[in-house]
Amino acid sequence: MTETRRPPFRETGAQPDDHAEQPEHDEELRYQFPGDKRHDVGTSISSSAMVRRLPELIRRSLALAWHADRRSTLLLLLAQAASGVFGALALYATTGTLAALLRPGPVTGHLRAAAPSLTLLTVSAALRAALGIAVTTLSGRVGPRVNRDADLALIEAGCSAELAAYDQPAYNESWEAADRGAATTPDLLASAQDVIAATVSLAAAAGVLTTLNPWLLPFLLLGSVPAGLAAVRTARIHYLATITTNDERAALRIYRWHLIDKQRADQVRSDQVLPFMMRKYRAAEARIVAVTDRAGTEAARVSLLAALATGAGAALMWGALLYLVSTGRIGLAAAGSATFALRTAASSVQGMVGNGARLYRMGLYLDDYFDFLDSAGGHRITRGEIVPDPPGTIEVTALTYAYPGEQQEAALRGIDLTLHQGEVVALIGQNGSGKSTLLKLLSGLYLPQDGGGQITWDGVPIAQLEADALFRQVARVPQEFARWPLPAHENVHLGRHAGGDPVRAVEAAAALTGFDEVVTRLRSGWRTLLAQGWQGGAELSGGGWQRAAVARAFYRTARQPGLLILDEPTSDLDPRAEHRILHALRTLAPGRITLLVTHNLANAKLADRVVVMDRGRIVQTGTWDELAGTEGLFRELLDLQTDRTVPAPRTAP
Ligand SMILES: Nc1ncnc2c1ncn2[C@@H]1O[C@H](COP(=O)(O)OP(=O)(O)OP(=O)(O)O)[C@@H](O)[C@H]1O
Repeated sequence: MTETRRPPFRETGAQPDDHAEQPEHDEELRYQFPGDKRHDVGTSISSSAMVRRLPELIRRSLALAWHADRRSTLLLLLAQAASGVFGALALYATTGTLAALLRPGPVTGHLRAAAPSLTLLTVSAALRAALGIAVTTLSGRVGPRVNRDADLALIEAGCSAELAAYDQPAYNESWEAADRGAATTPDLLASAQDVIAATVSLAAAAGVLTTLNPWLLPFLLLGSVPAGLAAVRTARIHYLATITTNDERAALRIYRWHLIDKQRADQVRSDQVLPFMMRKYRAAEARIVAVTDRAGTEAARVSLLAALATGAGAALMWGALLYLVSTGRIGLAAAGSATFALRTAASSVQGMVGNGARLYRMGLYLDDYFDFLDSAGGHRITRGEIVPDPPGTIEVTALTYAYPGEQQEAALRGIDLTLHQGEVVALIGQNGSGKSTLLKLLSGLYLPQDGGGQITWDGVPIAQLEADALFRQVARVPQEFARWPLPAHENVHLGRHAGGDPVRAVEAAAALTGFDEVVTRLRSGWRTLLAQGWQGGAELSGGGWQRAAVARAFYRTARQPGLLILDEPTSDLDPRAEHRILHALRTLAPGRITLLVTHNLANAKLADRVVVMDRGRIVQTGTWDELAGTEGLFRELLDLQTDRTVPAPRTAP
C-alpha cells in the first residue's frame, strides 16, 4: 500500500488540510491567555461610565504630575485657573462693550461709554494669552517628568517579577499593555488639563448666559450631547480595534527587533532572510491595517451622524435666539453677547467632551499600567524573610518542574539530589535534558511548583528565603550571559563593590579568567566602552565576552556567595583560557557549593561528583572514573565524544 505523505509544514497563512485531525498550519506569535478582560473593558465603554470615571482620572493625572514636579504642577493649576477667570472677564467685558456700542445716541458717546469695558477686554485677552504661554511652558516641563517617572516605575515593577512570569503569555501581554499605559501618561496630563480648562471656560460662558437670559442655557446641551455620544462611541471603536490587534503589533515589534538588532545582523544578510521575514511582517501589518481601516470607517460614520445632529442643534439654537430678539425678550446688545457666549460655550463643550473621551480612553491604558505596578503583572516576588548564610547543604527532593504550555513535557521529573559545601558537582546530559532548568531552581530563580517536590537550603525551603539575600549568595555564569554596553570594569563589578580596593578586586577576578589579557589590548583599558557602534566603543570576541562573564561570577565570590553556578562557562574558549578557568574554579571551591554544566566530558573530571541527566531525570551519579568505567549514558556520550572515525569517502565512479 502506498501512503500519501503530507508535507511536514506549509507556508504561513495556508489553509488547514481538510483531512488533518489538527490544523496543520504553522503556529504564529500569539498571546494565548484565558478570559480576555480587556475585551470586556472595551465593550463596557459608555457615556455614563465615562462621566463616572473622569474625576478619578483627572485626580490620578494630577497626582502623577504632583509626584513628578510639585512646583510646576501648582503653577500650572494656578495659571489655568487664572486663565479661566480672565476668559470669564473677557466675556463680561464683551457684553459691556456691545451694550455700550449698541445703545441709542451719538457714536463718540458710545465709545467713551465702552472704554472701560474695552480696556478690561484688552487686558483680559492679553493676560490670557500670557497665561496660555505659561501653561504651555509648564506642561512642557511636567509632561516629560511624568513620563520619566512612569517609565522608571514600570522598569522597577518589571524587574521585581518572578523569572517564571516571562514564561507566561499573559504576563508578556500585560507588560505590553502597561508599557503603552506608561507612554500615554504625558498625553493623559495634557488631556486632563484641557478638560479642566474647557470646564472653567464653560462655567464662565454659562454664567454670562444666565445673566443675559436663563432660557439660553438649555441650548448648550444641544451642541454637546451628540458630540459627547459620538466621542464615547469612537473611543470604544478605537479601543476595541487596538486590543484586537495586540498580537499582530507585538509580532511586528519582535520581527522588527530580530531584523534590525546587531546580534543577528550578520545572519539577516548571509541567510538572505529579509524577503521571507518581510512577507511575514507585511502579513501582520495588513491584518492591523484591515482592522484599523474598518474602525476608521465606523468612527467616521458615527462622527458624521454626530455632526449632522450638532448642526441641527445649532440651527435650533440660532433660531431660538432670533425668536427672542424679534419678540423683544432680549435686546440686540445682549443677543450679540449671547452669540459670543454660545460660541465660547460650544467650543468649551466640544473641548470637554473630546478631551474627556480621549482621557477616558487613555485611562483604560492607564489602568493596565497601574494594575501592572501594583503586582508586577501578578508575579511580584513575594517570598519569605529568612536571610540565608552560605548553604552548607542543599537538598533537592522529588523535584518535578513543568514549563507552562500544553505541548511541553515536564523539564524535570522526580529529581533527588544533595549538594554539600566544598563540593564541585558536574551536571552532564544531552540537549534539553533539564540541566539549565535545574540550575535555575537551585539558584532560586525559579521556585518549585505546588506538589512538585522541594528544595531546601540547610533545611529551609527555598521559598522561605528572602529573595535579595538569596541572590546575594549566588554567583552564576548563565548559558546566555549579558553583554552589557558598559565600560570593561563595570562589566565585571556591575555596581556591586566587594569592599577593599574595587579596582584590585576586579583585576583579581579578571586574572583568574584571562579577561585581564583581553583588557590590556583595549585602547582605553578598563575604561573602554564595550559597545561597538557607539563612540569609542569596542567589541570583544565571543571568548573575550565569555571571560568577562566568568570574571563577573568570580568577582561575586569575593563577597562570599555560597553557590557558584557555571552553565557551560567555557563553550567559547580556547584550550588555554578553558584550562585557566577550570583551574581557578577548583581553587574557589572550598567554602561554597560549585555546580558546573559542561558538554565537554573531559572537563567533568575536575568535579568531585558527576550527575548525569536524561529527559528530566537523574540517571547516573558517581565519580568520573566510576561512570567512565560503567555501561550507561555517560560512557556512551564519552565514547561518542572521543570517536572521530568518519565513514570512508565514496570512491569515485
Ligand atoms: N523558558 C522555557 N519555557 C519553556 N520551556 C523551556 C524553557 N526553558 C527550557 N525549556 C524546555 O525545558 C526542557 C529542558 O531545557 P533545559 O534548558 O533545562 O535543558 P538543558 O539540559 O540545559 O539543554 P542544553 O544542553 O541544550 O542547554 C527543554 O525541553 C526545553 O525546551
